[in-house]
This record gives sequence, structure tokens and C-alpha cells, in this order.
Amino acid sequence: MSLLTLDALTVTRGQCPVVDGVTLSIGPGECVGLIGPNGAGKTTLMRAALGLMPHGGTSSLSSLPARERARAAAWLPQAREIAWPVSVETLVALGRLPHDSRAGALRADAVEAALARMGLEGFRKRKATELSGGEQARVLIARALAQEAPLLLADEPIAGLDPAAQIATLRIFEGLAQEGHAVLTSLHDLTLAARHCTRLLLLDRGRLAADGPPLEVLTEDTLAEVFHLRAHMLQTEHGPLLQPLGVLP
Ligand SMILES: Nc1ncnc2c1ncn2[C@@H]1O[C@H](COP(=O)(O)OP(=O)(O)OP(=O)(O)O)[C@@H](O)[C@H]1O
Repeated sequence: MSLLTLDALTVTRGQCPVVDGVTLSIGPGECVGLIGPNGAGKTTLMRAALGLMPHGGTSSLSSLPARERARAAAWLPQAREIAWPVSVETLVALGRLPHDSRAGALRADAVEAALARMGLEGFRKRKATELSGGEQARVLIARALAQEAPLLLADEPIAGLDPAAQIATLRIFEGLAQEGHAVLTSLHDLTLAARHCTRLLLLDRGRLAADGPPLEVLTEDTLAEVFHLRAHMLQTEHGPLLQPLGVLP
């Protein structure tokens, strides 16, 4: 069973393909990290997969009607804009909007579970616009969790979070996968990617350069070729640890 299937997904900006013929499938139980240097095409790939921008090839999500797609996949964009000064619990409850029956849309237990999962019970009455950047990020993740879609796509969700919140968030994503959901998340911290993801997709100038278990993707050769990074991947009692040593010319 696949929750997302891409076949030769391609996005062209001007003459240049920024996502170039990406074919892959993501199924239940997977926590997939999307990695690659700045500008590699990670955001573009996820937005095209969701049908949010014109593309060539196919995505199993992009042709779905909007409400159906929102029940199939939750989307956490990189830009964390909270437009209105609503309470945290109201904002998280907006995640229920794709569920069209009144009972589904108002299911308070889904909102409560999302607030609890993100450690936000104490914030429920606060205005979301009056929280710190990292707190707002947690609220937006909670809104995506409240959606209870089988697949979560998240664009750099841990950027700007403190170290404990980064690990806690990735553990939540791992937990979702263990419950039978799937997660596709872009991230730049390669150690956390290696520790918390079941699989990594490495994008290099729009092309899928590697796809597999983290330690098979994060080799010293691929780190050098794609990231221009000299680095060691150390195996420690706490799990893998990527030690950057220098930038290659
Ligand atoms: N609106 C746009 N118009 C033209 N080119 C764009 C536009 N948005 C992105 N690009 C280009 O598309 C390429 C891929 O961008 P994208 O944002 O997908 O990369 P990314 O891997 O998510 O990068 P980062 O890690 O920096 O967030 C980049 O070369 C970028 O300059």
C-alpha cells in the first residue's frame, strides 16, 4: 500500500528543472527524511507532490480534490504564518476542517491529543500570535497532527526549535510512523536525520541521488559529492553522529 507515489515528477523553472524526474513511493510505517543542500529542490518536490504547483510526471496526491487531499495528507509549510490572533486551541482545531461530517470536524479528542503530543496543554488559551517563534512552530505541528491524515509532509519543521524540541518533534514523527502513518520531512540536521528517519531521500540539483536506509545514504562519498562536506559518520553508543570536518572546494 502506498500513501504517496511519484512517477517522473518534474518541475521546471525557466529552462531549468529544479525537480528532475523523481520516482518514489512512500508507505505506512515510514519516517522519511528529505535531505539535500540549499536549493536542491526539497520544498519544490513536496509542493509539487501536493499539487500546489505545476509539474510534469504524476503524483498520487496532486489530482485529488482539495478536501480529499487534505484528508490524505497534512502539509506543514516552511513559512510559519499565523494570520489571526486566535487561541492556540482554536488554531489547532482548524486541522479538523477537512473532515466534512460535523462530528469529524469537531472531534475534540483529536485536538486534545495533538495539544498533548506537542506539550501545549498549558498554552491552549494563549493567543497564537503572542507566542515565541518556536512555540508557534509547535502549535502549527499540532494543527497538522489534529488533521489525522495518514501522511504528513513537513518542510523543515524543526528549524528554529531548541535542541530538546527538535528531538521531541522527530520522536513524535517516529511514533506516527510506528502507528502506521507515514511522514516525509525535509531537514538539514544529518545526525538527527540518521537517528530518527527510517529512510532518507537525498536530492542533488533536483535529482534523487540516493534513496535508502540512512547509513547507506550518508556515506562519506555522498557527503563529499552532494554536500561538498568532509565528514565522518561515527557510530556511538547513542546512535550515529555526523562529525563535519571541513568544506571541500
Ligand atoms: N519562485 C521561484 N522562482 C524561480 N526559482 C525558484 C523559485 N522558488 C525556488 N526557486 C529555485 O528552485 C530551486 C529549488 O528551490 P527549493 O526551495 O525547492 O530548494 P530547497 O532544497 O527546499 O532549499 P532550502 O534547503 O534552501 O530550503 C532553487 O534553485 C531555487 O532558487
